Amino acid sequence: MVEKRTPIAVSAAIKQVLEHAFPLGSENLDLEDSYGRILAEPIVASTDVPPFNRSPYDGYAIRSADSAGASGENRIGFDVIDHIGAGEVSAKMLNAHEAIRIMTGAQLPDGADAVVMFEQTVETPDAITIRKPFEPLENVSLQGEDVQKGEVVIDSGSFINPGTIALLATFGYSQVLVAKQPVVGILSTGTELLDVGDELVPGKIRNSNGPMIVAQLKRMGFRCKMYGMSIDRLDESFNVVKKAAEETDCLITTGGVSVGDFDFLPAIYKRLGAEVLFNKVAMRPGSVTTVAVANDKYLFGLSGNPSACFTGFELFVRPALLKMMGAGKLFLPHTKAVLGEDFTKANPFTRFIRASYDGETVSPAGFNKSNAVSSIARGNALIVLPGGTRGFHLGDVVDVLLLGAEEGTDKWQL
Ligand SMILES: Nc1nc2c(c(=O)[nH]1)N[C@H]1C(S)=C(S)[C@@H](COP(=O)(O)OP(=O)(O)OC[C@H]3O[C@@H](n4cnc5c(N)ncnc54)[C@H](O)[C@@H]3O)O[C@H]1N2
Ligand code: MOO
Ligand SMILES: [Mg+2]
Repeated sequence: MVEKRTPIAVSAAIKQVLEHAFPLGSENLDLEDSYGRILAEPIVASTDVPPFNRSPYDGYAIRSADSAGASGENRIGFDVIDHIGAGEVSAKMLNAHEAIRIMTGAQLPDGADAVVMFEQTVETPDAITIRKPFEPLENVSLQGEDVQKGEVVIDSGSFINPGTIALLATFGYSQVLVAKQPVVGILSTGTELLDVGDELVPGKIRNSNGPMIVAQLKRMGFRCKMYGMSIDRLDESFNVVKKAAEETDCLITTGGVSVGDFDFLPAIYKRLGAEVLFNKVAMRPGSVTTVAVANDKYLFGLSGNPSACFTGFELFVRPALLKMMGAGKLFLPHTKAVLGEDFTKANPFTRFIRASYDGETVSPAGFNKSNAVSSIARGNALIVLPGGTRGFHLGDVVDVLLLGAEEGTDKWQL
């Protein structure tokens, strides 16, 4: 008799997966290798930024008091006593009605408290005149105006983006403490599977899930260990899964998780003594997605159907791997958009539709069954329709999850 499985809600399934994330520890990396990693320490400003008062313009540093009363009818003159560019510090001190020719980024000379842009002056070889009064600190970029020494500028668990790199460089981090990345293994199960380079023969198909997951991991900045393909025979599959599970922090298998005669993953989990967190989720595609843990390792049993496999990765594997690294933003970015066409099918479970989103409108990306490959390629988002609904129409506002973003969001909002 076929096994009866009890579906759990998507949000409950995600919660359970995350509760079993095993922390991986941290490692030091050279700054130039740290893009895309997760910070394992908070970044505290070691200096003010900028570290000194400086000129934001090419012009003349003056004492603002000397400019009082300047106007078109009463131009005020300054002797130019020095000339500095960024990186140079003038040894001179400004006295009354003296100016120093100064370039953008140069430290303000002693005595100066304002900068006059070239465009605001009339220049003669050794002097200038101006036609308006300047306030104290006018046109001055102040020490610490961007960041103050001691401030926590980036939290531990943040994604290191190009801006983070700039900030780390600013504070002199030639090395940075980042979370270790999980070792992720991929095994595609199915007697029907051929390698990408193989000729098609009757009854067989090429393995598309394996290469797809490699790319999904790559998009997150991970490499993986490939365990290739295994045919649907219990002993053989068990041996590969056991070995792979020992060698990785997280093993992703595809196929073999449903109730078919050759779906051996349930039996393999049992033989491994793994704790199965769930084997049915109230979602489509991907209802058969199974997640188990054994010896502090994840075993993700993704569906063999390509769209279900893809969705299972994005919904469950992605946040789990991020959580293992202590990341703060675990979830796909969420937005709302206007449905670009009718979608009248009933949704007994929460439905995730591969879709293309243009910033305003979202439309299903073609053939949208669980076994579809084409709509994965054409989509850049997932439309999410709640379970127990039907009859969505062009113009309805729907939930959308965005795929491929560098960084996600910290709340699961659906
Ligand atoms: N009696 C029932 N049958 C099925 C149920 C059910 O509840 N009762 N669930 C269906 C649903 S929903 C899904 S999804 C699939 C899941 O099947 P499995 O995860 O066990 O995967 P397989 O049986 O191994 O394969 C399913 C399908 O996917 C193709 N496949 C597998 N691996 C790959 C790969 N690496 N690349 C490309 N395509 C792959 C495979 O050839 C099959 O067509 O079960 C339903 N059945
Ligand atoms: O798990 Mo299946 O993908 O729901 O269609
Ligand atoms: Mg099956």
